[in-house]
Formats: sequence, structure tokens, C-alpha cells
Amino acid sequence: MGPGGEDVAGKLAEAGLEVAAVEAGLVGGECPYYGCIPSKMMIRAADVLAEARRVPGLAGETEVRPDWGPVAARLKEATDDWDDRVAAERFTDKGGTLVRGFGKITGPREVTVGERVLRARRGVVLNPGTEPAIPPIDGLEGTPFWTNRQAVKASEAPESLVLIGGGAIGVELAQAFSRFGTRVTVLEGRSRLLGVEEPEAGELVGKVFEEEGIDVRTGVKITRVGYDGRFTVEFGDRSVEAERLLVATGRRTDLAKLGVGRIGLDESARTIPVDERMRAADGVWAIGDVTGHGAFTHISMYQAAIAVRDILGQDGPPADYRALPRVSFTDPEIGAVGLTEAQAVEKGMDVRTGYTPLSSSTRGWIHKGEGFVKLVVSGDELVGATTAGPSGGEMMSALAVAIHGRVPVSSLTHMIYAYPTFHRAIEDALRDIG
Ligand SMILES: Cc1cc2nc3c(=O)[nH]c(=O)nc-3n(C[C@H](O)[C@H](O)[C@H](O)COP(=O)(O)OP(=O)(O)OC[C@H]3O[C@@H](n4cnc5c(N)ncnc54)[C@H](O)[C@@H]3O)c2cc1C
Ligand SMILES: NC(=O)c1ccc[n+]([C@@H]2O[C@H](COP(=O)([O-])OP(=O)(O)OC[C@H]3O[C@@H](n4cnc5c(N)ncnc54)[C@H](O)[C@@H]3O)[C@@H](O)[C@H]2O)c1
Repeated sequence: MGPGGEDVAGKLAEAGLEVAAVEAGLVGGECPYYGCIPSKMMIRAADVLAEARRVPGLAGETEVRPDWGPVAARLKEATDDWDDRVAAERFTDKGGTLVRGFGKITGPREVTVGERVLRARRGVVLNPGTEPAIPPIDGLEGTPFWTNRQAVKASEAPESLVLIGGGAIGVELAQAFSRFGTRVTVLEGRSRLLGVEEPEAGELVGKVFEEEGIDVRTGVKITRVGYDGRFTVEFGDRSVEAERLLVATGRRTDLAKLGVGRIGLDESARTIPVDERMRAADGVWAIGDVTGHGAFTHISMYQAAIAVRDILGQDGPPADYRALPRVSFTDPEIGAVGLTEAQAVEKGMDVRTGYTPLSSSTRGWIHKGEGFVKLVVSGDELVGATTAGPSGGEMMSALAVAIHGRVPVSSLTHMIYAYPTFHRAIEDALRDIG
């Protein structure tokens, strides 16, 4: 019952099907309780602090004294103190049956929860999501390290924090805590932050982090973690010490524990492959992080809608991930859609790119905002874009529409872009296409 599962279960119950939903944790999954919503609330508060600190030089003087108290209180309220009663009732009020516990597939169209065996006529929808993947670092196991699940329950911002992993979770939480006064170190194994996105994105975030006092170490190989009331993380001949350690090194799903072997799927795989209708096997649909099409709530919900249509025998377009959007909610915010330049090259496309720094646009200059627009083009088709800046995620939406609707690049070039918006920089990036 992640975001997609909750949607599928509710919609099918509303359509009159007899639906049993199995949930081992909280109805709604990671996003509302430990992921998107709490992290974005932390980021919203941290961004307010950053804006206040920008007053000098623009509008006068400020004195900023961060207090985590309102953040912790807001998170408690937003998650109902990590209680899913409202979400559970939303489903049962639609006529669904909620079964609490861990579900295991025990046969075709059969799921067992403890002693209870559920047999479906129509089929089973799998939406097990992911949990934090913990790397096998010497000394880490058994220490009171945080993952995102503990970080969002912090009652105060720690004095110091080491983050292992500079991906999506790592960068968002690093900046949020740092802006509340936490001394933050990010240790990333790859050569840059946000390694799956365009290199320019990770480089920009790394530069801004350094300027804000976040210690970023990339290309590190962590050899040991020690804990004696404080954490020591060793990498090569260096080490860093902190009050808290947050591990954000990716996600995993235990498919063997879920019992997918009973329906002919590979239990040692990292994902459950699905077709364009979310079918994973006869009478089995899978949606969300586990399908490997992007660990995002909007993917879970998008796939949910397709699965519902397929189960109810309704028409509708098959899954299409060409215009897959994603946003890293750092400041500057990194919006991205479709392919990166490297991914397009890897696919054998004849790639051209266009790039412009946001500072050369009127709005970027007025705002004193850092960022850029990068476009990835193949022929006359836009296949990918990255928009970094104060509203990078919102800027990206225009390009997501262009990719989704296959708007030719030649047509985008002759469009009117409102002056002076951030998104007007898209026009400059289009002109730069080689
Ligand atoms: C810190 C953080 C920030 C994030 N921020 C964003 C963001 O800003 N935007 C965005 O789009 N995405 C974000 N994500 C990702 C997003 O949370 C997930 O992609 C989203 O929750 C969709 O996941 P899902 O549908 O696969 O299932 P999940 O949300 O992972 O839920 C799966 C549910 O299934 C339950 N479950 C698993 N196995 C079983 C079983 N066998 N029996 C019974 N129950 C079981 C689990 O308890 C869980 O409740 C973030 C994630 C994290 C960790
Ligand atoms: N804004 C958003 O939409 C948002 C925010 C947070 C998370 N998410 C989703 O959740 C997923 C999980 O986030 P994540 O940050 O855990 O995973 P990630 O895959 O984005 O990043 C993990 C990082 O940890 C690094 N790493 C792995 N092992 C390491 C080690 N031993 N030492 C040092 N570095 C190591 C990897 O190189 C990688 O850069 C994301 O992929 C994303 O899909 C989305």
C-alpha cells in the first residue's frame, strides 16, 4: 500500500471489486511518512532560512536564529505522529478490507499474511516499494545510524552529521540540516553528487554546498565506521567524526521474502519486470519503485492508473517513460526530464546539446540565482532536459510537455517565452544547440 497501491486498492474497491489490501507498515508507504512529504517540509523550512540570510545585499539586515522545533512539530502533525488511521479508513470506507501484516506470495493468486490465506479470483497487485539499502561497511551494523526513516523523526538538528551517499536523499537532507546549523559532511563514492543526472547538475550542487559550508568528499571508499557515542567514518587514510550518521546509499526490495519465486519470477533480481500494462505474470501486476522505472511517487501513481485500467478492462495508453520527470529539491533546484546526454549517447542517438547559464538570463541576473538550462536533442526531437535554478522543477515542466507531446525543436525555437521569467532561458539554450 505505497502511494500507487493505495490508489489501485481504492479505485478497484470503488469500482465494486472485492479488494483486500495487505500492509506491513503504514498505509500510503514511504512518501507521506518518511519520504517526499516530510523531507520537503524540512526543505521548505531550510529554504526560508536561506532566503532570510539573503536579505543583506538585497533588502536590509536580518538576524536568523534557526529552530528545529517548528519543523519537528509540523512533521508530527503532517504524519499524524506516524499514524495511518486516516488513510486506512479512507480505504475501508470504500469497501476494502485492510489486512495488517507482511504478505507473502504462496501460490498463483494467493497471498498469505501470518495464518490468513487470501485467494483472489482476478489477481494480485504488487506494490512493496523499497527500503533503505545498507552497504556492508565494516563496523556499521549495530551502530545507531540513521536512514531517512529516523532523520525525519529528529527532534532537533544534530550538531554534526555525516551522510553516506550523495544521491537524491543525501543532497536534499544534507542541505536541509546544514541550513539549520548542523555541520554536515557528505561522503559520495562516485566522482560527483547526483551521479545519475547531468554532470553540470552535480557540479553546481557541489559548488553551492561548498559555499554554504557543507564538506563534500566525492570518489571516496569508506573502509570503516566506528561508534563510541559519536560516529567516526574512515575513508582511505582520512576520517570524519560526527554526532549522527545518515546512510542514504540507495534502496532495495527483498523479492525472496515477498515470495515472487512462487509465480515464476526471479527472487534474486533487484526489480520486478513489467510490460507496458504493468503485468508481471499471469494475474500479477506490479507498480512503484519495485518495477525499476524510477523510484518516484509520480511513477507509482502513473503506473497505478495504468494497472487499474488494465484490471478493469478499460482502454488507455500504455506506459511511456520518455518524458519521465524528476526534481531534486535542493537550492538551486534541479529539474530533469527524459534522457541525460550520456544516456542518449548510450542509446546510439545522434546527440546535440544546448546550454545556457541562468545568470545570463534577465531573471537569473535580477534574482542573483544560480542555475542553467541544458537541452539534449536528437534530430528535431528534444529527448532530455535539465533545468537548474530557483524554480528548476517548475521550469522543467515546460520541457516535459515538449517531450511528452513530441513538439519539434524547430517549433520550440519559434515560441514566445514570457519576459523576464526563468523559463525564458530555454530560448537561449535552444539557440545554443550545435
Ligand atoms: C527521503 C525520501 C524522499 C523522497 N522524496 C521524493 C520526492 O520528493 N518525490 C518523489 O516523487 N519521490 C520521492 N521519494 C520516493 C518515494 O517515496 C517513492 O518512490 C514512493 O513512496 C513510491 O513507492 P512505492 O509505491 O513503490 O511504495 P512505498 O512507498 O515504498 O510503499 C510500499 C509499502 O509496502 C509495504 N510492504 C512492502 N512489502 C510488503 C509485504 N510483503 N507485505 C505487506 N506490506 C508490504 C511497506 O510497508 C510500504 O508501506 C522519496 C523517498 C525518500 C526515501
Ligand atoms: N526529490 C525526489 O524525487 C527524491 C528525493 C529523495 C529520494 N528519491 C528517490 O529515492 C531513491 C533513493 O535515494 P538515495 O539517495 O538513497 O539513492 P540514490 O541511488 O539516488 O543515491 C545513492 C548514492 O549513494 C552512493 N553510494 C552508494 N554506496 C555508497 C558507499 N558505500 N559509499 C559512498 N557512497 C555510496 C551512490 O553512488 C549514490 O550516489 C532515489 O533514487 C530517488 O528515486 C527521490
